[in-house]
Amino acid sequence: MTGSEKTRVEHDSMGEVRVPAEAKWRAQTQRAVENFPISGRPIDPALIAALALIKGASARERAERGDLDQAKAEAISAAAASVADGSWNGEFPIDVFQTGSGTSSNMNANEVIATLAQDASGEPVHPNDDVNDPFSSNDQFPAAIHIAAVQSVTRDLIPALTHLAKALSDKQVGFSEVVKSGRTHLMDATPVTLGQEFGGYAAQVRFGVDRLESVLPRVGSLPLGGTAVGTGINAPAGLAAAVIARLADELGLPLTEATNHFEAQGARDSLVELSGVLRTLAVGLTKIANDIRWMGSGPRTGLTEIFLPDLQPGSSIMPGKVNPVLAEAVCQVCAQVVGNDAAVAWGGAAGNFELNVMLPVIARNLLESIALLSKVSVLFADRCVSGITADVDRCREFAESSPSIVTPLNHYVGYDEAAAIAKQSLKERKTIREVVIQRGHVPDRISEADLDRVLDVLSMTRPASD
Ligand SMILES: O=C(O)C[C@H](O)C(=O)O
Repeated sequence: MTGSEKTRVEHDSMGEVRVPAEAKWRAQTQRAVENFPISGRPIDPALIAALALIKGASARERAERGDLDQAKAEAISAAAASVADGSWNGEFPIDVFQTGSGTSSNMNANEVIATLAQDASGEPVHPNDDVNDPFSSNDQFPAAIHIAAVQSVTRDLIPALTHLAKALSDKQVGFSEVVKSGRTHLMDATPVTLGQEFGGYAAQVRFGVDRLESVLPRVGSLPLGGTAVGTGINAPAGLAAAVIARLADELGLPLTEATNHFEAQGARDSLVELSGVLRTLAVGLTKIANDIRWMGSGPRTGLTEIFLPDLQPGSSIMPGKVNPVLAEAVCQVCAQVVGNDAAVAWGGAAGNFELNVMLPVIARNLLESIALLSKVSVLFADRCVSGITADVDRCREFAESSPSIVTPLNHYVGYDEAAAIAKQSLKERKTIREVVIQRGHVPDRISEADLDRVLDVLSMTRPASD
């Protein structure tokens, strides 16, 4: 706060605190703002929303059970809804790097919701007694991370990846007859079709969706109800399950109560698992983006098997140069996701006894990875993959000039003689066909018709249909 800023006095269990006069937050938020001016970056809005959703559903459920005054519950529920819709994100100033349980941000939510409810109802609303009770940061904050993660995976990431897989599959179909040289170890190998390559990429992305779907039930299993240490102290039986059922119903998400609350608070293994799936996706997308930019390299000295859409001038100094910028953006997102995963794994290992105390940093990295992968997958599909065209003639030329097309002749002349044919064709710049005839294998070892049949590069991509 600047010296000239208008303030008001708030209290907590440690005493008086001056907070900005207009702030909706109260004493504990202000202490945290002053204690943790570290990154300048607040917690993710999706996490703020999830915290508010828990508090709104809890107020409604407690009112129904007669544990909270109906009018107060309505005011808290309305306040929580307006926080959840993002209207008050500016009232959440606490840095990500704060108390490891997220207590500061949990109290921030309690305080802002209490103030909004109090302003609306004209009745006092207490952040702990009315908004937080009977839960703890230790069950609400991790539950909020899980809800935000399930929500962003189902609403954003899975549709984005499905869209990318479809764009890749469309190319699989469109390029099904485009024969080219395969490459292994970066060296010429037997032919493949460009469609087969894109089909492989589409399958990688679809497996990523399968992996996400298989981890979702564990991520949707919430620690809410464990309260302070997993025993559920202070919480009436069945309250957490009812609150979770409301959330699942209202949000249309697969949310359940944890079957073991000690695991659910002492460990964050399912978030580590989800982050591992994101890392797997990042590794896969890097391979795809790299293959695509290699195939598009050129225009004169590269592979130039495909053309990527021209998106923007590539160079500030080299006129006319156009670069594979979107593939580069994909690779950079993937580098960030792999880095974030390392932080999540390190954070996940920090479960001491009854609580993991690296919750805010786990949330920050996990939610960022989900958001980045969601956005870049759609951009990659729409601005790069869907506009790719092939240089069909050049692809075929590469396929026909690869010395590895000698491979089907193993059956007719043996491996050693086939190797000699391949080497001679390279040395003398002749086709494999020419060398086979020159070395006298036609018609003794193979008829001319069979030679033409086995050296057909497109049929080499479909050996099973021979
Ligand atoms: O904030 C809470 O509810 C509990 C806190 O994280 C603690 O365990 O000390």
